[in-house]
Amino acid sequence: MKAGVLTVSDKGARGEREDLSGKILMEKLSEAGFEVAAYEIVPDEYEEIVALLVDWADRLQLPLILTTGGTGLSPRDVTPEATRAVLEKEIPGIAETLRAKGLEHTPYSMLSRGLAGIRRKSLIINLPGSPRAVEEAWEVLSPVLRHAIEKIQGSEAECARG
Ligand SMILES: Nc1ncnc2c1ncn2[C@@H]1O[C@H](COP(=O)(O)OP(=O)(O)OP(=O)(O)O)[C@@H](O)[C@H]1O
Ligand SMILES: Nc1nc2c(c(=O)[nH]1)N[C@H]1C(S)=C(S)[C@@H](COP(=O)(O)O)O[C@H]1N2
Repeated sequence: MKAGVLTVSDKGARGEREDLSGKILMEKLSEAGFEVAAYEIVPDEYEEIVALLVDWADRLQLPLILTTGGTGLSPRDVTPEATRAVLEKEIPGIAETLRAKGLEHTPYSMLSRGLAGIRRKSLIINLPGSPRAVEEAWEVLSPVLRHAIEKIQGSEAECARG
């Protein structure tokens, strides 16, 4: 199953900081059996984020796209706005659960405005930028990712809980 990792970071895009968060996501995805078929770092620019997400969902048809960064309150943080522009359906439960579980680690979790949802057959999920946040989010997401993706692809698979 293919996945894409999109890092949204001004410093990362300028080559001023190693993209640890993107690296962690790619490692976690590979360990979980995903093929990381696309990886990019873009600056916090609305149009660039929209273009990448549309390309990966519509042309590459990636079943899973994880973004990291640009979800907070800084003036240049626009990842949720760009993501909202491309989503056809939102999945509020994923975003809410990431924030709720994040609160177990830091109250700053409530400052992430990340979204999750579907465009065509792609599940798109915004994660915060810090490597720690990415690791914490992965723990929450990993048990449900495969089932969510199968449902989006049209599988009749039953929920494991029946
Ligand atoms: N892709 C990343 N790789 C490694 N560390 C990151 C990454 N993105 C964010 N961080 C860390 O998380 C902290 C908070 O992230 P934030 O999005 O505010 O970063 P920033 O440095 O202010 O902005 P930008 O990443 O857009 O240049 C940063 O100070 C940095 O230590
Ligand atoms: N689980 C978890 N969520 C987290 C964090 C974290 O360390 N762990 N960091 C928070 C912080 S400090 C910020 S500012 C927001 C937004 O981060 P972003 O702007 O890098 O996307 O995510 C929050 N969400």
